[in-house]
Amino acid sequence: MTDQADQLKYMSGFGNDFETEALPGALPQGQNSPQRCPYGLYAEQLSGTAFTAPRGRNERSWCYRIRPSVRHVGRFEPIDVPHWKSAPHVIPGVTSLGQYRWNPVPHGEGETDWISGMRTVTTAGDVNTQNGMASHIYLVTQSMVDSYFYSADGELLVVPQEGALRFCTELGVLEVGPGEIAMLPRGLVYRVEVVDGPCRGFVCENYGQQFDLPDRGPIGANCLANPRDFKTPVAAFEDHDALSTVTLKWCGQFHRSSIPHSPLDVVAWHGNYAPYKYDLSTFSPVGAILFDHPDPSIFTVLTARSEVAGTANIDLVLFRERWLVAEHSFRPPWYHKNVMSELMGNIYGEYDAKPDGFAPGAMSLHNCMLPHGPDQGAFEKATTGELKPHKLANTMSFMFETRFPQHLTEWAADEAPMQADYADCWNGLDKKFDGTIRPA
Ligand SMILES: O=C(O)Cc1cc(O)ccc1O
Ligand SMILES: [Fe+2]
Repeated sequence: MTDQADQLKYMSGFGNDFETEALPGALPQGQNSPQRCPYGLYAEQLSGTAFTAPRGRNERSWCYRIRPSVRHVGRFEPIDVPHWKSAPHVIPGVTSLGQYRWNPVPHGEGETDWISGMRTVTTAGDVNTQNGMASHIYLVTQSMVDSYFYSADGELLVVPQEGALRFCTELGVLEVGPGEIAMLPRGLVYRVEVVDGPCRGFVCENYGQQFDLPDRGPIGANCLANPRDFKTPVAAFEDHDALSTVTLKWCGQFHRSSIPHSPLDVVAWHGNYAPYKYDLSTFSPVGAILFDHPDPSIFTVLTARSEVAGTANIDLVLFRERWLVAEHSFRPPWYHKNVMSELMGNIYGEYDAKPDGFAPGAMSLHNCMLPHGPDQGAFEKATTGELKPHKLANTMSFMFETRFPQHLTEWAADEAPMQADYADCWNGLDKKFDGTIRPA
């Protein structure tokens, strides 16, 4: 077993070809598949892309483990995980056409873990064609004990909002709390423990190509999310015999099997397909330094590309602390309709376009081509205030901006604390037009 103290160590860099070993000499050098591996380990490849994906996009890792993964799954039996939905999930009677906002979801009565505490809010695309996504809220009060999970359906981008979680994965251990994100690759087995509960946050389940760093274009080689701030755990393993369950999410269905040991038995690994975390406070925003309000794409932390250039399956966009300095400009987001669909969540503080009603833990959905923008209060303030340099302090919201429309689940429509009067926030934006007055 890896010592607790040795576990929480990270290697730096986005998409690097890492190598790490929890026991000296456990990682074969110079080849992937020696006739016999050190310590009697088994060699196994975990492929995150097709074998022949172009070199720059190819992701795989080689694991040296106590048992091969075929021994970490038994006979799978279907189970019901009622609140975790997958696309396509378009429900007659549930309309997704509208602007929606939800108050922070409270914890329920009973205990919930990573699997039972997942509440799907929206789904988009199709899990079977590996296109699209789902957004979820997690409400976790309980650690998984001798219980493990993996998803064949996509990577999970985790955005904690309250409480801290530990992800004990095949490739090492990550701890994340509010202000950080974690990425759990498709196919990676892990157990989720509560470090500081109760825990609540947002998840983007990406059915498509992996999240990647966006190109920076004319911004050049620095700023936005810098590769070195992404942290991947060092190898850590468990040699632990106990009756355990492995839950698998596969094409939207859940199955469970029992095994007599921990599957987290990778003693050494190398490769570029691995979990990582990122501290959002290291995101260096670039913005308008003279006039006007640029597109929110300048705040893209990660992008999950589609086959259409510039049209991401999902962008993760971050609205964090920054200075507003634009002269003679309407500084908040403009009013708009977007072919992409925008699911937002508030991690902490106040979002400038919605000073009221969008509390930390709240989320909103502005679906494909549905108009939205600053509420009336934000409009009045922005059009009458003095345009001095102004620091937007204590603010961190994010957006999962998706190519496909997002459909509400029954839970999001009927059970979650939806604000029935959300669209009223624009009510006061009355006609100001006076055909007799020309502006100066
Ligand atoms: O709708 C929103 O609040 C998100 C958003 C922010 C912004 O600065 C520009 C466009 C946009 O969709
Ligand atoms: Fe928007």
